[in-house]
Amino acid sequence: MADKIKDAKIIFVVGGPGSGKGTQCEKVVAKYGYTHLSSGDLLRAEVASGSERGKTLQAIMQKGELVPLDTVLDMIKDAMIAKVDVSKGFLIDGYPREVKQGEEFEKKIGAPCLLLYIDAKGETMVKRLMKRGETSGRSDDNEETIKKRLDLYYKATEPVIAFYSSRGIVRKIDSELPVDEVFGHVAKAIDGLK
Ligand SMILES: Nc1ncnc2c1ncn2[C@H]1C[C@H](O)[C@@H](COP(=O)(O)OP(=O)(O)O)O1
Ligand SMILES: [Mg+2]
Repeated sequence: MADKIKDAKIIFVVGGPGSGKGTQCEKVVAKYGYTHLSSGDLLRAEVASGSERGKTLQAIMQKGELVPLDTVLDMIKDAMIAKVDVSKGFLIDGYPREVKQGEEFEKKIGAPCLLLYIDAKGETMVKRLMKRGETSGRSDDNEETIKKRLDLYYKATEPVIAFYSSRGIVRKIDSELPVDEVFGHVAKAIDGLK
């Protein structure tokens, strides 16, 4: 099973909160049949289940902080194992959030063949998240938590991009453009994979 996952195409989708990761991943799923795993969605599902673990997670996410590394990684791995026979590849959305998470992922699961860096300006991300917050029901889509999430993104996650750039697998995508144009660039990056 572990070998099968190693042979699957793994794409990291990295970008700030509200940059458009989820939006682009949905379109990749529709066009390429990849499996989309959003670490945030997996964690929110755990919260919604009402489990003890979910309650602890909820408190951390509400503060805009990162949940323990092993928790997220186990959830991603379980979700990948469940899909490995029917999936052409995996979009790992919102992970790694810090360099250490990337290193652990590679130890326990496998190496990414591509990192899509979904790039938007800070002010754009705030605007999109405030708008999303009107309907998302996400308790972290409020002004105070958004600011903390952005700070953490710049501090912890941007180094992830530098880390993988040195391997030559980063494709920077301008996410200020309209959704379909952004997707044009995403598709080009995926078509370039062997
Ligand atoms: N290129 C784009 N132009 C305009 N709005 C966009 C956009 N990409 C995403 N959005 C909107 C959709 C959502 O309401 C909000 C956040 O997008 P998202 O895909 O949920 O971001 P993320 O998953 O990176 O947090 O911004
Ligand atoms: Mg998302």
